[in-house]
Amino acid sequence: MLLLGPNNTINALPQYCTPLLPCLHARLGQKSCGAPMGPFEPYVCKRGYYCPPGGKEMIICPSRSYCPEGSVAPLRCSAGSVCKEGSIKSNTWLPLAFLIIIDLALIAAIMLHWLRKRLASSRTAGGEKVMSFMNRARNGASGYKSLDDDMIALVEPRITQIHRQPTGFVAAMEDFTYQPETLYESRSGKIEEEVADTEELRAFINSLRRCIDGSQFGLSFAFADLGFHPKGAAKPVLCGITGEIKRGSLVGVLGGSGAGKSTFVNVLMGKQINTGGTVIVNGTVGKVAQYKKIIGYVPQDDVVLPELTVKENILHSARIRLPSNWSDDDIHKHVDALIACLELSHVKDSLVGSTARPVISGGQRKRVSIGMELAAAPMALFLDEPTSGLDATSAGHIMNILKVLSRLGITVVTIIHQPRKEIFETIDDLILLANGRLIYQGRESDAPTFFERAGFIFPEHANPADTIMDIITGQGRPYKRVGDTSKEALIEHWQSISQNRREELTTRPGSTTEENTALRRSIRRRGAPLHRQIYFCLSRSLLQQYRLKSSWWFEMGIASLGGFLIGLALNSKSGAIFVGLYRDNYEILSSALDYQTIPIMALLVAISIGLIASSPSVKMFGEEKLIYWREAASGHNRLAYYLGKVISTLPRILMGCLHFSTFFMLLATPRISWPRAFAANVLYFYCIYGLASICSMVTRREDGPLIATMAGLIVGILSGMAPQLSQVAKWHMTWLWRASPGVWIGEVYFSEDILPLGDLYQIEDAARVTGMVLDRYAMDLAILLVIGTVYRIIAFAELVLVKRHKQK
Ligand SMILES: Nc1ncnc2c1ncn2[C@@H]1O[C@H](COP(=O)(O)OP(=O)(O)OP(=O)(O)O)[C@@H](O)[C@H]1O
Repeated sequence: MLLLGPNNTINALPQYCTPLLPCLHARLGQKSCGAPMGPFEPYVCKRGYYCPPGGKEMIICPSRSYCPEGSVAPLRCSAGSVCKEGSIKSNTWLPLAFLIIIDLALIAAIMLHWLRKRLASSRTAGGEKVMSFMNRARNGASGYKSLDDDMIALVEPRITQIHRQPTGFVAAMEDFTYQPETLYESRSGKIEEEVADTEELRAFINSLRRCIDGSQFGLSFAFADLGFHPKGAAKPVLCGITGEIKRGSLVGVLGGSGAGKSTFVNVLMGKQINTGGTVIVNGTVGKVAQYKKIIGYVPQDDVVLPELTVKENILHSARIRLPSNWSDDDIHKHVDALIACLELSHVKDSLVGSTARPVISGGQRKRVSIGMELAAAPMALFLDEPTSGLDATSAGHIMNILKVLSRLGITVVTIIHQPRKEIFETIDDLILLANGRLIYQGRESDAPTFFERAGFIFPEHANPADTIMDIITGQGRPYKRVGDTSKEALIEHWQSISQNRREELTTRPGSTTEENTALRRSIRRRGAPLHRQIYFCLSRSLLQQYRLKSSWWFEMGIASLGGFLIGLALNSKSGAIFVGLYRDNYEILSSALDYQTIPIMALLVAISIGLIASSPSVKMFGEEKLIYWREAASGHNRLAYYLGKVISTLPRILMGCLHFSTFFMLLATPRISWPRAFAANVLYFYCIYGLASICSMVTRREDGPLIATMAGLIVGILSGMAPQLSQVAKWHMTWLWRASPGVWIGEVYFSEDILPLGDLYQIEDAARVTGMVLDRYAMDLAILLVIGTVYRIIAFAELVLVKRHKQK
């Protein structure tokens, strides 16, 4: 019996006072003054005491245990809590101690890593780099050319002195001073170095030959009457394009702005599906997409991961896309050779940075973007303005590399804007477009003759590329005194001289069966298996998180603050968050009911987790959509990317939840046990991360955080607090609430908090009134897990489905 009447005896049974005002006042006041109404009125055992069965004694709660209201025996305080005599709740400090240890260990590990890196880099910067540079100079290199704006050109250097400085070494040479990483000075002129002859390029080419045998493979493209007319558009973007791209050629696509260059390239490489005509690859009409593993595409914007270093960006691409039989050691060597060839060795361990916060220069970032494709040893490479934004020397260097690659058998198609004469002359074939139609397709060297036959005169010392660009953009009047200089006239002129082209291209014999089989075998060998791809994507994502340490700590800080504030709000309740109707015919003694505090607590928990977790999740998934699309288009496994990302969020979820739950449980002291509350909170974090990832997929990047926060709030509000679930049932809308994770975490808190009070209160009545179901903790958790997983499946489906139209 939980109720005690000190003067009750066998002859004087408990009596209830008459329901008059003074009596009720006295009874309801008992909690504060502790006196029952009248000598025969029973009352509930007070907080801080326990009343053994029989209801005759009230004993103060001993230390290391606690006694909430109506206790029949003291409850043991959990390990790590401080419980003095007369305690009414158990404040568990153990998780806080655990949390502090983990955080300190993390900080120590980060600092240790930072120190080791710093030591290593100063050694490298101060020693090896200078030494390798000096060796190169000593070995009689006629000069040293760099493509960076801030670097030097050097003539016949002679080392005169080497100083050790706090920042590393300074090597003083006759006409050159080098300070590691930061300062390059030169007092000499520039020396030209034939790029194709460099050791680095030769090393890279040798490495590439393992993948590509130019004598056997390669891709040729032919296109006949190619058209692209987007749905709803008034006129086609491409129309009647007929021509060919030979295997191992370097092709330049030129045209004014809006001429259809990007669309043409996208259609050719299968990123956009042509609405008219045919694309023929290696003489066979078919889906270009089947060649995507051996087709590289360098987008106009540098889609690279800013948190990774130059080498890490390129290495990831190589690991995913190179043939699966390459060892990691070979891949490293291949990537190092490529990096050297792109003249990025001195920055290979520098972070790439973003355009907003650059670490390496724009030209270097462009070369990283190109390197990501070249690392995969493609058989055809498409580039959208690879030289825009680069200085003349860098642009020339890139074009030289492309030329050499094409000589290996790789087909290179590049969109180019206003090329310099030297760059223009490296191109083998030209495709000139205007208004989505073809003006010329053929040898670069024949282009001036074609225009001269059309009546244009090329000025003697002018760059022919500039003249051609003027003509095809309709600005050709200065080059033709009389006659029509419009784009339309040129299009017609081209059509008149290339009438038989279509038939010739479509009837040409395709590749032999052996060639096709060999090509298919080569494609099949490409790419790491799924489990390796998941591993690479996971490691990359964890590395990114490591590099963004401030975001991690910020998130942990917000989680702690959220738990602390809600805990503080509920702290005054001292764990007394539920009052029901007394059992065993003592209902009449019941005071005002409190069925609301627990649902409010659950609501606050759900809303806080929604606010804490949604923004970081959007950041994880939303900010990288461009890189995902770039990688998916090049044959990276989409599932591997997504699983890698999802798994990499788990440490974040666990640690965020640990910070939140520790402070919340310490201050709010609900009856639910710590591990059970933690498990429910973790799964709710998991759901919110999933929900936010859906939002980041369906919204624009800038709207993602706001929409995800709103979605987190909505599912939190649907926790069954207001309106209550019983009310919702009357509207026949229970399914909507039950579809939200909020209601399941609400049920966990409600059920787990009132079940221990089942001897004292009629908890079934509380469940009926609120609409919650008691005692199904395992099922509540299982459903939270299912909802979180369904959210992820939806997000993945969305990621795959929106791929095509957003790529553009
Ligand atoms: N899917 C589409 N729906 C509607 N219009 C489109 C679509 N794709 C391209 N266009 C339109 O077709 C024209 C050619 O676009 P495209 O991007 O191919 O030109 P471009 O020559 O690459 O231009 P720029 O050099 O400025 O990048 C543009 O006017 C563009 O708005």
